[in-house]
Amino acid sequence: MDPDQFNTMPTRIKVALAQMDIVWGDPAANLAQARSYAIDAARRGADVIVLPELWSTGYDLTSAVDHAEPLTQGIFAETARLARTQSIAIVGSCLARLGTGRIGNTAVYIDAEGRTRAIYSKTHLFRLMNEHRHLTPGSELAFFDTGRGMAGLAICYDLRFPELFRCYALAGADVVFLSAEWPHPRGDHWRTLVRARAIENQMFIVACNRAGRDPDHLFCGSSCVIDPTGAVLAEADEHPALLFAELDLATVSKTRADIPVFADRRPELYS
Ligand SMILES: NC(=O)CCC(=O)C(=O)O
Repeated sequence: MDPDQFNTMPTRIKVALAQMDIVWGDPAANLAQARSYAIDAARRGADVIVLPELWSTGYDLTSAVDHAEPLTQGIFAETARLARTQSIAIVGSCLARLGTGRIGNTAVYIDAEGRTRAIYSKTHLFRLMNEHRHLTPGSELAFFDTGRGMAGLAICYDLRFPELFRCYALAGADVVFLSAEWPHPRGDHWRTLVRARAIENQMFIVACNRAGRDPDHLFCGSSCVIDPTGAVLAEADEHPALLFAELDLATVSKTRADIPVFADRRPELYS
């Protein structure tokens, strides 16, 4: 693919990452936290705020049936209201009632007018945290126009599946927003894989993990923003934090022109 095809309207996006310490099984408390992070992020000029995976409940999956809500109601409607009132796009995953007994770990990207632009249910369920017992995997990817650049959505364990990120890159994504609850002792995997996905696909990865602990895990934080060359634009430690970075989307086409990975692919050999 011609690298110039990737980005016809280079622009900038200011992102905020809310590395929350999620309160186990308490959507009201977590919504209050998310609200205060979003108000702060909007006040400081962010265009979009990224929240962690399952930010409203944590991994309280034995109560998934009680927590899950339809995509137009409950926590999703509250998030849309927050986006609209603060004029900031919001992305992050919650438990979603997808119909006929199906519950998804579902990320939504809601724009600054409160409209849902993209929906992505985690496609690779993580057995080590029992997702396969309670959730239904998604069956489609989410590639969409943020209004500033093209984006894809991914969730946590998806990081271990380079094919997903390559699909987004081939579709023309400038950035992938990834929400996570990634625990110790695999912090090195997290940092390495986020950077690898950015370098190999020459795109931005905006990766928001959680802080704190739940009954079974201590989370490693280290939310970060990586640019298409692999440069770390922002990185948190393990503590709760609101992190900022500005993405200059022109870096995507420049990086792809400098090292023409996409022109040099040999897809006829890969299947
Ligand atoms: N919530 C998750 O998907 C965790 C993934 C994880 O910890 C991993 O090592 O992969």
